[in-house]
Amino acid sequence: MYGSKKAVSDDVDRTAFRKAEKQYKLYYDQNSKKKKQPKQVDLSEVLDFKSISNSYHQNGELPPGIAVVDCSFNRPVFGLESRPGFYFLPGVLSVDEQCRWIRESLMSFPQPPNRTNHNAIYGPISDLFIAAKERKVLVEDENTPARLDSGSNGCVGNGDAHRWRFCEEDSVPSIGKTCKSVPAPVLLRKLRWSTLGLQFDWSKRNYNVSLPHNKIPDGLCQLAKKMAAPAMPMGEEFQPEGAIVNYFASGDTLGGHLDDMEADWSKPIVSMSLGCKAIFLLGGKSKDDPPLAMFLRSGDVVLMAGEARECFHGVPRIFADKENAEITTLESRFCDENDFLEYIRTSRININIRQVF
Ligand SMILES: O=C(O)CCC(=O)C(=O)O
Ligand SMILES: [Fe+2]
Repeated sequence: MYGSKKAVSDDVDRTAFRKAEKQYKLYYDQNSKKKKQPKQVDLSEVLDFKSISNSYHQNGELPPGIAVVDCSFNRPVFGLESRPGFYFLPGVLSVDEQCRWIRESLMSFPQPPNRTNHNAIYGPISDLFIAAKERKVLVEDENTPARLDSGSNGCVGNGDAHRWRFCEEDSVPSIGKTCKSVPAPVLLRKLRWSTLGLQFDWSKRNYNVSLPHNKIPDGLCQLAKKMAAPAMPMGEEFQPEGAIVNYFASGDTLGGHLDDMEADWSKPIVSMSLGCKAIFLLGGKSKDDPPLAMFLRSGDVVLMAGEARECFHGVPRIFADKENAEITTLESRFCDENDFLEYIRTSRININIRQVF
């Protein structure tokens, strides 16, 4: 059994994409005297669209293989000659917009009926961000009948027929010694995704249209339509129907994958970056094709349409350290809101919006 497992992992490790993932992934320096020092990584090959954009602005120069494809925004939109259908919009979201979508990603996007990675274990959870701020604890209470919304033990139910409820920290021991519990701040750190609009079913890797859902909020739809324009077929308007919000903490990665469950690949995926800087890998149609590495900063938007929809891509690294995260402007905006500040200092959020049909 071990033999066959090893053969599989060797095979996976041998692809050019996997090699690049390992090259950029966060490893800690074992020999460092200071505890938990990230290993230094050579970033000289990582495309930096911020500096490409700056030098294009200053002297009109572009590196080989990179083209300006659209100027209808107040900033240039870049394309890669080797990857038709891929568009990079550096710093296109204002700081106000970034703050707005960070707030929504934490406060409203994980709210039921939207699903999150926590649903499978705990059922729907309401107000996780507030519960984390208030240091509440999610408690499994097997003896409590369903729909006990608020009780003498200080628990506040989330109104659904299930056993997990948020409780005040100091009321946890009185509920019972045998019940399982998990602090809300831990759950917030472990929030990995939420889904908006048509709900994506990760176990089947497709959209489950029978799951209850709300439409994607209007403000996000309008923004996605505007951002999608450079990649849209002539005369058509992008119709946002589903979105996945990814939450990354330091050390989290998103492995190389294709997003192929949408019907029409001529429509782009609109992918917005918020918070700490990351490395994005854009491969080819096979994992054996060496990927291009590029930085994604807060406020950047990437579009993947047409041929680029068939390209493997992933996020092997986020930079949660002060020097590399590049979030000082965001930090100053959130300086009076410690809960957001604390979260975003070590996290990245990605909102990717899709037309499903
Ligand atoms: O986090 C990112 O920038 C990419 C996200 C992504 O590729 C996805 O959710 O399918
Ligand atoms: Fe993706």
